[in-house]
Amino acid sequence: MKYDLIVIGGGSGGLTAAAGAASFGAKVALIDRKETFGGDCLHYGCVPSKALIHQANRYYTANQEASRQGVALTVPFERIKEAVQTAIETIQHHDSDERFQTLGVDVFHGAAEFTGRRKVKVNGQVLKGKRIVIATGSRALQPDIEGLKEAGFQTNETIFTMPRFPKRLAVIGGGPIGVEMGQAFARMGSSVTIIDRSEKILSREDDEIRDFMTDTLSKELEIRSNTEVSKVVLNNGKKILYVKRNGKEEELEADEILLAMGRVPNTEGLNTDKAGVELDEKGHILVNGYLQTSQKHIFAIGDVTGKFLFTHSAGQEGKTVVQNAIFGVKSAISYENMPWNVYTKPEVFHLGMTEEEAREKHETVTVYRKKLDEVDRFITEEETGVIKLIMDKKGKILGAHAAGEGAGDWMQTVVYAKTNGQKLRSLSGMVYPYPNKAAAIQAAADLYWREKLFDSGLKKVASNYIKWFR
Ligand SMILES: Cc1cc2nc3c(=O)[nH]c(=O)nc-3n(C[C@H](O)[C@H](O)[C@H](O)COP(=O)(O)OP(=O)(O)OC[C@H]3O[C@@H](n4cnc5c(N)ncnc54)[C@H](O)[C@@H]3O)c2cc1C
Ligand SMILES: NC(=O)c1ccc[n+]([C@@H]2O[C@H](COP(=O)([O-])OP(=O)(O)OC[C@H]3O[C@@H](n4cnc5c(N)ncnc54)[C@H](O)[C@@H]3O)[C@@H](O)[C@H]2O)c1
Repeated sequence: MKYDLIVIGGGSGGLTAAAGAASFGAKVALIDRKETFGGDCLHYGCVPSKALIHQANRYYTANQEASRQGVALTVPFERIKEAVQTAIETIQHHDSDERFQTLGVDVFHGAAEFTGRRKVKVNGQVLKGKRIVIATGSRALQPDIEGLKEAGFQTNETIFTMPRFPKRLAVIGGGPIGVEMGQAFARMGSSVTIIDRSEKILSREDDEIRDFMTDTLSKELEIRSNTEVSKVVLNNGKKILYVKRNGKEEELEADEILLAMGRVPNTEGLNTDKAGVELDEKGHILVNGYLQTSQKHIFAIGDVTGKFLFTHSAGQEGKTVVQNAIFGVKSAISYENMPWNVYTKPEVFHLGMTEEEAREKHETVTVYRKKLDEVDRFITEEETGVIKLIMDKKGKILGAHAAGEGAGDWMQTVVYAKTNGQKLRSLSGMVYPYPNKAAAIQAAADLYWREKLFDSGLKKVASNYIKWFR
């Protein structure tokens, strides 16, 4: 069979590319080695994790109220897991084979491998593609730690269906997966320890945001930074982790271990060498700004490139590839306005440069920050947090960061402003319905305005005018 486009991998990136190309009339083949489409995000990532976080927060609130009344609750782990699966099944309809077949896409379920520059084999059948997209995603890094395999561990592929609720959970890795899952299990009643070899968790976040989150999370779970696991021993069903912290050996007992130490790209078995596609030393597919691999007709998107490991970036890359592969235009991807959220309580929002990155790249950087417990709605809801807006000397937004309840939603306004080249004053100048949470943006942006006013001659003119008017 001959295709205009063969898409390998039916996750966030591949589905966007396949649906987009088919909607423009291209003949598309979509291949996934799993029985259902949706990839990690739907089955083992965003969807189950956000559903679990929601259930954990519901239980946490109910449990806090119950303990105030002197009642002890037991976590309904089976019910929580069912709710997680229901969320997956509900969203699965959107990613069903039927939906793609209706769009005119030929659907294949089986592991794909290259047999030539334009040839892909699946289930013994060889498909020919004018253009090919590799969107095979990533999986959890499983390190070579002595005794770990024998002791057993969970990854994002097993934790949402794990049979027993762990009273004590050791999470190795304090990135987004580690903190989101760590806090969710802590809120369901597990005693959670996050172990990270780095000095600080959430290493991609702005320092102030990270410090705020570290303090906040430390109230609910234990964080051991500068710590590495050297050995795991299984003892009477318990997992003993031998950890090294600042050169000192310590022991940590847990019922379960979650690996959240980063990802490895799914390039094994693809036979990329037969297509002449180059990989980096970690197995990521190398791409240029147009998302072309070392073979101009083969593109790669999503986690497999190791760039921005998010569903929305895989989707954005999928859209870019449709333009480049189907219309033959040369549209370059830009990550300058790519935001992300970490869905802890409170949430973390990240856009553009951190303060440290901005100071490295720009001579003059101004930062406007506001503590959220100085913003009315956060006061009424007894919440804390911080917002930071970072700009260059001309008022261009370089970065925006927040840690606060719902920040992932109410900070979206800043994404709009930055994407459209709006300056900070545009965020100050619009009306915010009182007392919404987004007013935190105005409160921070107003600082810029006030500074401008005080620095300018306007204040002197105004006070002379007022004196004269009196
Ligand atoms: C626990 C967790 C929580 C997350 N939460 C969020 C979040 O809240 N927001 C967010 O934006 N991102 C989140 N992510 C990241 C997000 O899931 C990924 O960035 C996204 O799924 C990447 O999409 P992708 O298309 O590159 O890969 P995937 O969605 O993983 O799809 C790859 C597909 O390729 C298939 N495949 C692999 N090899 C082959 C082969 N040889 N032949 C055929 N098919 C193959 C796989 O079966 C899979 O279906 C989370 C990830 C995890 C693990
Ligand atoms: N809300 C979201 O958008 C969301 C949620 C979850 C995951 N994700 C995506 O998934 C990706 C993977 O997440 P992740 O948390 O697994 O990876 P990560 O790379 O973000 O974090 C891994 C952490 O593990 C630590 N680590 C690595 N090796 C270690 C070792 N040997 N011992 C102790 N600690 C070690 C690192 O220092 C780091 O802090 C993220 O980059 C993110 O893009 C996104």
